[in-house]
Amino acid sequence: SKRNRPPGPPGIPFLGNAFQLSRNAWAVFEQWKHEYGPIVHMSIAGQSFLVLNSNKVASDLLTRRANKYSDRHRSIVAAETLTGGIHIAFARYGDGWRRQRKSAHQGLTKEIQHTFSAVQSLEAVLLADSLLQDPDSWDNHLQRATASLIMAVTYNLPPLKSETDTSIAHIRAHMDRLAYALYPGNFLVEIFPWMEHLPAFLAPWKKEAREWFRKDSDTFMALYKDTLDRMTKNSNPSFVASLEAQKDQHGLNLLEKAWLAASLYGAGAETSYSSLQWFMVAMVHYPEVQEKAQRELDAVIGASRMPEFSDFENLPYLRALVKEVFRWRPPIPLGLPHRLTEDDWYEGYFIPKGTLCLANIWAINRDPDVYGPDAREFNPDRYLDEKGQLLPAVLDTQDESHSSFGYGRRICVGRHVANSTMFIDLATILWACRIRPSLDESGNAYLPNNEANTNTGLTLHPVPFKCVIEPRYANTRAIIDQTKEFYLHANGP
Ligand code: HEM
Repeated sequence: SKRNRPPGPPGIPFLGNAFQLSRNAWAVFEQWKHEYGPIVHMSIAGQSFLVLNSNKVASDLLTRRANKYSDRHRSIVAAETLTGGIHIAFARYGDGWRRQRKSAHQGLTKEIQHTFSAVQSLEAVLLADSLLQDPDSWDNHLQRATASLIMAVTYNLPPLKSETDTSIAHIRAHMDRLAYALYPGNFLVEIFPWMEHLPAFLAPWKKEAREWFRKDSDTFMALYKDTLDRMTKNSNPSFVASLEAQKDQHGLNLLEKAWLAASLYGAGAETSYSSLQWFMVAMVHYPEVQEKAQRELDAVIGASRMPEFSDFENLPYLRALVKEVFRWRPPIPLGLPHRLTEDDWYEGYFIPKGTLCLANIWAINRDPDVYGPDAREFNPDRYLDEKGQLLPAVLDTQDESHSSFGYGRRICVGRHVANSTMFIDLATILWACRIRPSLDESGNAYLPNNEANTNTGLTLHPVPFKCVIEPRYANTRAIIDQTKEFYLHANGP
């Protein structure tokens, strides 16, 4: 009965309006926590939604009852047509998704992740190099580096020349189409599914989306086959190589494997780019954090070499800094919706089958009950004990201490790659560069608004801003050159 539903605001008639309530829906939902509590129900155009505003309710439902809360919503244009139902992130909970997930999991485990360390180190050095050579374009360098890393990890491709490299133009255009199709309200058929049965001349999107699926499938299969060809000539690691090495490959056919590989770009490039951008925002706003991290790097590494993965254990402050970047500004503030597949009861509330559950990662990550009164501030020390060592994780989100990678069976499968890439990128940037706010005409430091964002529809990015980036040591450039040569050689042909 409606009486047993969790509390929430009155229904909102049109889906299109819903997420435009405010561009920052997650912040509005966070306010609702004070009004309605940690679990909020709303109905939009007849669709039930639950907003989960605390880690406890998100973990109780999405993780502990994952057998019922792991489906995705039906998206006719994006998930069923544009991506043919085989994009892992949007696929319905069932056998197809399960086989892709097992393969992705096996191809991106912590252990396999170590095989990517040479390419991650190379990209980190190239990034620091470009930041120092052309500091004004720092944002483009971050975007190039994150895109390049994902292409290298997935397909063992050489570093991209720029963030607009023609080799990724197609996959980026695919992402734009997907983001457009997923944006609530852009396709009426998502609100009125009967429109799916309209004849083609009244529903031109059908022909267009099917055509794009065919073209994208051709491109992704060509990328996959090209990697297979190169695998006959070298034994460099890649996600494709690890998929091929899996016994029976969980029954995935070539089309499914090609889409699985291509989906890593969509899931991993913009999210990692967003995190690096917010790191830059934090560095100009919190100079004391930057200095503390650099003191640790100086003590452990010194000026004569660049950071390496083998320094990981000795850099607890840096590791805490990585966690804090992910916590402070989650790239996907509302996660991806989890759909409930059967009726459920929770703490006396009835939750009907088909409800879409949104973990409000934004609110969960800044919950003062978990992170204390300074939860909104950027403070890596919150993860460290009095001896400066990392404390056990504060949330039951697989050791992360934040919820930015989501929950349950759908938790981000690329999180080990994301964590280790951030570790080596931040260590390398902070070792090589001093990052300062730029000065205005009167000589005052210009600090970007650290709440303002441009939301691309899928990921959260800061508004563009200027800053000053300088080398930290007299011999920084020379050491970067040496290290670059070393990793270019280590990554082979
Ligand atoms: C920068 C960091 C990243 C963040 C914050 C992030 C966050 C997320 C979130 C919130 C989800 C949805 C989880 C849920 O439904 O509860 C997700 C799913 C996913 N992520 Fe990530 N991600 C990141 C990087 C990556 C990387 C580097 C890869 C690939 C190498 C990746 C691959 C995926 C895939 C394939 C899924 C879909 C999983 C599924 O639906 O089963 N992510 N990610």
